[in-house]
Amino acid sequence: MKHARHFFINGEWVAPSTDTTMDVIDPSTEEVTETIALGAQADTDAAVAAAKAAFPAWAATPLAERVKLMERVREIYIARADEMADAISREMGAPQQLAKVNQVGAGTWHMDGFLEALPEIEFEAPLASSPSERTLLEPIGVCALITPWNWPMNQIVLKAVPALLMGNTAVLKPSEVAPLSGLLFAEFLEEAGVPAGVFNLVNGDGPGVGSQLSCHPDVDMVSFTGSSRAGIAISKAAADTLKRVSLELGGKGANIVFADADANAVIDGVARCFRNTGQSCNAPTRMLVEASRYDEAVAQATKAANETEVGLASDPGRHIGPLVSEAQFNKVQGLIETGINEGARLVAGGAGRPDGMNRGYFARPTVFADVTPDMAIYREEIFGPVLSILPFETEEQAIAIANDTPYGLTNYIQTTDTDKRRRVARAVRSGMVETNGKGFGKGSPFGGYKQSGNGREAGKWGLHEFAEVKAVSGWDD
Ligand SMILES: NC(=O)c1ccc[n+]([C@@H]2O[C@H](COP(=O)([O-])OP(=O)(O)OC[C@H]3O[C@@H](n4cnc5c(N)ncnc54)[C@H](O)[C@@H]3O)[C@@H](O)[C@H]2O)c1
Repeated sequence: MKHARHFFINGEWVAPSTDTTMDVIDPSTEEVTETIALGAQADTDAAVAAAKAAFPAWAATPLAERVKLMERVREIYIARADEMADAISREMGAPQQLAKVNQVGAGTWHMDGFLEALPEIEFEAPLASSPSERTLLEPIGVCALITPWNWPMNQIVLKAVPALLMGNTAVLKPSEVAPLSGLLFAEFLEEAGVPAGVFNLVNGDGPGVGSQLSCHPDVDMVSFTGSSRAGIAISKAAADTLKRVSLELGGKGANIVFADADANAVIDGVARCFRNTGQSCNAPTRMLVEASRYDEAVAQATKAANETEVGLASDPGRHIGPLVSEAQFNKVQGLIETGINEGARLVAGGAGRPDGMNRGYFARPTVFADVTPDMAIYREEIFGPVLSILPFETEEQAIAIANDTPYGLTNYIQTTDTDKRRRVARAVRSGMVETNGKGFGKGSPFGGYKQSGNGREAGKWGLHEFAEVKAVSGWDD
């Protein structure tokens, strides 16, 4: 990759201030696929200074021009989609088809969602109770965008596009584990003609560039997606400068399968849990099944897991790929072993690699039955292809189990009873509730309750996230 060892600052690809580097490992092969530069304080400062200097002119740029820039970015993104899919596949192990259709596709989907939602945004509106007053939406300033490795382009687009559309300037720090897609995205912005300083990229790790951005006095907002651990560290680092902090964090979603659910509900739930090798914040990792259907569900999930194919990211097909890194592999293995030691009933998969695989961070699609609330696999976000199943007797009990977690990102409900579906959807404490396998529409708000975060991304909600609200009295007087 042309600019792997550079940062994009003030409209140019620049050399880092130190010679610290980090290898990007292809998780299918465990081989180095690229080497990137890691930034230091001087690089962070340069990027923030460029974003700060560019802010007044960009904030004053007519919306139509900012939209035009994003439309150009979208065209380039589509024209270079194969390159992007290849980068994502190499950096985090998404198999080709998943990388192209879902990972890259999520970026286009969200760009469209923002562009289509823009007419709904009232940049200037009278107040109903005082019509001569105006409520103005204005950009916040310099936004630090800190993103994870699991859906890299999804996350970057959800932040960079609304930030710039609303007139902010930005410094992106992609995950150091999967930085190639972010570098490519910066190339797209450069090719589209982004004005110098409006969008900047510095690679680096969390304790380095990540925390430097979080406490930087000239950063006005941090938009973060990643673990709850890092979300807490960022909130603390940001506290002294009282900057805005928008958080999209982990999850431990429940998938409530009532006895009257569609025949495919369990099999679909397993596939949903294992999607992206289980590395999704909104994965339905706890399947709660009504007692009368429990034994059948465990048998169906066992079969589905045993039939789930695992393979190289470079292979075509709908198989699942490796976990992202050695650290993630070890974490998942450890939690599988803990599940066994704590007495959960292992019905599929288990520790170690799938048969016939002796390298790559591949895990076995794993299902535990009879999981109980005291177990680590019930409580912790595993971020691997590991499903926990447990029975419930009543609707109230199912709701209580679903809510028995510090997280509140996505819950899932499977029932053909409309009243029950609506009742339970209201009762579960999460930012999103997916029912009967129906996906969300373009621009639907994405975000969590409780320790899953405080932000909402995508569509009009995602645009509002990057705006200040100003009240002006006597506007018409
Ligand atoms: N809610 C959502 O929208 C959403 C979406 C995707 C992923 N996630 C979560 O992301 C996590 C997986 O991603 P990850 O392992 O990359 O998460 P992570 O928290 O380890 O890293 C995410 C980003 O934060 C940076 N970072 C780490 N420590 C930091 C610190 N102290 N200060 C500043 N920055 C820091 C990292 O360098 C990286 O860029 C999971 O918990 C998953 O649930 C949430």
